[in-house]
Amino acid sequence: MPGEDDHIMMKFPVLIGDIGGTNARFAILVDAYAEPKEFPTVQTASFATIDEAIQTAILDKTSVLPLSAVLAVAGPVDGDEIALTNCDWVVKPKQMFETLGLEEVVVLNDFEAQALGVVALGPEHMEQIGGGEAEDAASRVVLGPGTGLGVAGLVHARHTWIPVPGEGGHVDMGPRSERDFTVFPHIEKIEGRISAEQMLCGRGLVNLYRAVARADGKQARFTTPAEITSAALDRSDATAAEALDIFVTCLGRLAGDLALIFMSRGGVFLTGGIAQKIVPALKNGLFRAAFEDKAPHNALVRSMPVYVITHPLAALAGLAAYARTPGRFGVEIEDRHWARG
Ligand SMILES: Nc1ncnc2c1ncn2[C@@H]1O[C@H](COP(=O)(O)OP(=O)(O)OP(=O)(O)O)[C@@H](O)[C@H]1O
Repeated sequence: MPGEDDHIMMKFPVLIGDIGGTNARFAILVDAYAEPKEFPTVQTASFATIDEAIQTAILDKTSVLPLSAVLAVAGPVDGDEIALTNCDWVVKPKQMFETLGLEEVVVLNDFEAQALGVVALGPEHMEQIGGGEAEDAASRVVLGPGTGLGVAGLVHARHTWIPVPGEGGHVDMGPRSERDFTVFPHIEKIEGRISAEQMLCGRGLVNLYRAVARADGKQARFTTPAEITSAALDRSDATAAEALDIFVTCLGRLAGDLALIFMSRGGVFLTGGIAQKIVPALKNGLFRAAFEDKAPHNALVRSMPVYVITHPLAALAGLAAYARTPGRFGVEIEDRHWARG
């Protein structure tokens, strides 16, 4: 079998963890067949270190002692100390052998885990936005607005699914419509440019809302993404409603770009904390119109389906699938796998 030597079998019980900028979600797989034992979501800001969070919120709450861990983190996995992008935690696998009694640790990228989740979850955990039909073994793309904006491709080759993590959330975003040209100058930039993540994440939605208010000379009353989506969805505030309309339009444009780049005839999957909270807005037509507006390839993009992942723990489902049968996935773990010597 190609690549058979590249993957390991994890020692059960396996602790799996999806560590985002705001939320960390954990579960324990007692063996390869049992349902994961889940634990309440942990706020990263509530614990100084990840070891402390795992000890207090997981290990102190169960008699099961995990022997290995597969952790997905928001940030590049590089070296023995992995700093997270949007929070203060640093993952130190070697230290975890001592502090948590683990014997092996694998660290993946959080969007790689979301991509694995897309393979692991069935249609009952997805809601389609617009038309199109998925081809079974064709490439897929995953994008998720949450604390940040994550992007990953998913390629099917040599009988395995290969996640392709990247930094696609940091591509440039430009104005397109007449209204964009009046709103975009008010969007807060990062070193002079508007990256997609300046608009398409929790902080980005607030940024966008403030920009719409400023463009119209209005007061911005809301300060959190949840306030803005709530006022937008019940149409109680016109500025919030327009901000969310621009949000879904720009998300559609980016999703269409990524669909072209990956030729994702297997579908585009929206994940992350925000997409499942704004499904009615994603269905109002603007997202799909922007997604399909890709001349000269409108017909091609029109044939590609888009799904919102509605499972609240999609990345964990992906990690569970990986921990159970690593050989199903082409995940290269060299330099990302630590075993107690
Ligand atoms: N109802 C809502 N509407 C819009 N945004 C929301 C809502 N509730 C929470 N958010 C925002 O969602 C973001 C958290 O998303 P998510 O749950 O995916 O976190 P995360 O996994 O820590 O993120 P990431 O993986 O991107 O680091 C925060 O920016 C939060 O403000």
